[in-house]
Amino acid sequence: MATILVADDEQLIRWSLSERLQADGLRIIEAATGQEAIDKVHEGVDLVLLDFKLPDIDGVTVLRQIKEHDPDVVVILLTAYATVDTAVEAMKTGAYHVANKPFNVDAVSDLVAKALETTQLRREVRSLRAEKAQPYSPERIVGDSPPMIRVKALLRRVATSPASTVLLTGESGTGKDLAAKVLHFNSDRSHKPFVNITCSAIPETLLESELFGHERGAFTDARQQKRGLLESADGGTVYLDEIGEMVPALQAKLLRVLEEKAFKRVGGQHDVRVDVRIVAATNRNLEDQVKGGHFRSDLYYRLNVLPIELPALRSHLEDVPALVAFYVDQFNREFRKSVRGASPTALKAMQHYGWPGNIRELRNAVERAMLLTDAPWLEPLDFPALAGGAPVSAGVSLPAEGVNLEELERSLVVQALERSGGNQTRAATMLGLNRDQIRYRIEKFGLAKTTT
Ligand SMILES: Nc1ncnc2c1ncn2[C@@H]1O[C@H](COP(=O)(O)OP(=O)(O)OP(=O)(O)O)[C@@H](O)[C@H]1O
Repeated sequence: MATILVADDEQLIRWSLSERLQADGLRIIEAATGQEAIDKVHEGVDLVLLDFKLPDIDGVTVLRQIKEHDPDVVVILLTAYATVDTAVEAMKTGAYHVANKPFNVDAVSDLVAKALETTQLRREVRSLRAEKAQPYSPERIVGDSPPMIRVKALLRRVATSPASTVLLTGESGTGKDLAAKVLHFNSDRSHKPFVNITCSAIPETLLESELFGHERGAFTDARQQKRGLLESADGGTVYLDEIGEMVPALQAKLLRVLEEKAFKRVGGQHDVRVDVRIVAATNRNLEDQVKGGHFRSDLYYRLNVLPIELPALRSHLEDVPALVAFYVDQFNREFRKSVRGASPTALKAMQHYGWPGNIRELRNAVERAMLLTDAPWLEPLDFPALAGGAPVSAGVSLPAEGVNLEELERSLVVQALERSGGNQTRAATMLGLNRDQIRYRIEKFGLAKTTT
């Protein structure tokens, strides 16, 4: 719902405009002086109906200050005294229109509707243009916390280094897919195909022929020879998501692609040669998979030349406000809304939540909140997960029968170590500890032998 500021010292005018525009489904706030108008604009408005002769500050000065604060705010000046000169000056300063007093409220209502539509379209065109020009620039990755700055710098560097294989690690929803696209579209392979395949989503027999293709007659249904994804991506990038799910026979074939840039189609005798960059991703601990005998160690070492870890959102909660702003902007465009953002209380609550689904969960939460709200700001109540979900701290209530704190602590440390595959740094992050603190506990509980 768009917010309109009616700034006029005559109460009757404010009242008649407010009544009419409210009936049009708009949210109205009022100001009786120039200073009040400037202050209210800071609360966030989309359009201002501004009386040219306010008692304290002249209209053009108010207009200038409003535009300095937010150039996107539409200002329609209402004046009984406009000379050609003042009208020209107002338009130069960025007024959308100068309307004469007395006015007809229906005409003002039409003018407001048209102005809001124009600005909405202008905003859309601007962001679509920006998106089209640079759909996957590293800047598309939101976040300026130290770990995200590191990730972006690495991606930038790796994108332009020729053909090196990359392993993206990180929990689900941390942005591995996005990072893979950034790598591809910022490399000199960007004009060639980007092929994305989720290894766990396809049955293993099909995965082999999807990836490597097959010869005619290779199996019952193979009536034609078929090129695989690796061949169709020649010159480009192949993104293999959930690589940990790939069966050993395919792992061997993939290793050969990495080492010799060659493979055989299913049922084929001859080598096919390809030039592709492999970007693999996993949300499992591949090292554990290797230890457990589920993943080839030679392939692991080959993939792990350039590992990039996408951090869990709970370890860079300082990026939450920027991420929320990014998604509010995106969904404003998609849903044609004018939500200003999340209120300070909502942002605070969001920065105290653990986000087990990471940035994907945050994106979905903002999307849902924006679909349901009619208010200018998103409030904590618009995010049900914040109330009962997975808080970073507190929220665990003491059972009636009490607990053994030592045992509970030990169990949490063991669980964190299990979940991190024995990686102490990651386990420490999950518990809000630093490395020394977790080492102390590992020794205290005699867990040293089972971890790395
Ligand atoms: N830093 C970021 N800035 C903006 N959007 C992000 C960022 N990281 C992730 N996203 C968005 O979050 C969503 C989930 O990201 P993505 O699909 O890349 O995660 P993933 O790690 O590949 O997850 P999975 O392991 O489940 O495949 C996407 O909509 C993506 O655009």
